[in-house]
Amino acid sequence: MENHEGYFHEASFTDPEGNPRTSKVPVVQELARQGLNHLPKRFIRANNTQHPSVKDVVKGFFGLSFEDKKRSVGSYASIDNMGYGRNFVKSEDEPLDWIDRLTMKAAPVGGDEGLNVWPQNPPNFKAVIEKYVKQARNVMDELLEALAEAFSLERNAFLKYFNPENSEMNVRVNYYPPCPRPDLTLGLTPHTDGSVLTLLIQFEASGSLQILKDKQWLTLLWPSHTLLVNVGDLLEIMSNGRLKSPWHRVVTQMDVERFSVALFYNPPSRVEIEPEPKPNQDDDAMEEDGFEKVVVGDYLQHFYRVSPTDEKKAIIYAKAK
Ligand SMILES: O=C(O)CCC(=O)C(=O)O
Ligand SMILES: [Fe+2]
Repeated sequence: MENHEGYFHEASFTDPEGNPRTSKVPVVQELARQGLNHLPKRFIRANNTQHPSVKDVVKGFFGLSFEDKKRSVGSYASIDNMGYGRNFVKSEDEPLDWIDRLTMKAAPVGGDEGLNVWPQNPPNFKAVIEKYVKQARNVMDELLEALAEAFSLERNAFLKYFNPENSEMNVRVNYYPPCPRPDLTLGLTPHTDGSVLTLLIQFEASGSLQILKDKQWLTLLWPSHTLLVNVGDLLEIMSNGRLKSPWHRVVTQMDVERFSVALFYNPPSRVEIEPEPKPNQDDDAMEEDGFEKVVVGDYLQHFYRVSPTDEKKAIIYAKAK
């Protein structure tokens, strides 16, 4: 097995004496501004040479025969689309997303009991992904603290809902094959992530992920082999709207194949999150109305039940009435 320790060893936002590093500021500011940002390479050594094996196992899985991949099909009775297969199907007369995908629960341990969706091949798939997940979790924990501080909240205002045993981490590996008619279909239907934070890496190509800004789709300048952090609905709720989960989608490209790995980080599903009090009236990042308490699992059930939606709507469930 390769040594993975290198991925994240620069991801700390504090120096060895525990003092904050000024360089976390652009990341946090950008997240606050548009809900999405890539972590600069100086934070995360996630370039090609240092984590070849996540890429290798992901490409190895999608390179299997259809029959082999189908062995990882989970139960569609599970609400959160675990296993190998489709994205949300909108309606019969709309094109399906141009994507091949596999979703697994990496945490809590045993959380996917009975689903058997982890692939047997490549043989080191699970071990490699689990190690990556463990390190990614440290990055997200630090980011949650840095974000809370950036909004002058208690340092643990967001992190307090997580715990090492029961927090949830869903892993989704995506393959977007080259598409002969990118004008006719999307790689991934527009959506917000239901998570608190999502951490993404991509392989082989960039330039496909877009966010909606001022009613226009903008292609995210996200260099391959850096990490991308996305704010999910649950963080919008717990921050009481200080942070916004962006509406995003993936477009297809001709003659280009692309792979990505998304980690969705959530508190245990029984935890109730309570939005932080609203800041002063003059904070223009705040909307008129705020959010109400919500149980994580209830929100996610609602999210999957109503998705896909044609605009950002699922979160209305947690809006103050
Ligand atoms: O593949 C990507 O770049 C984005 C994937 C994504 O948005 C998701 O899986 O929720
Ligand atoms: Fe997403």
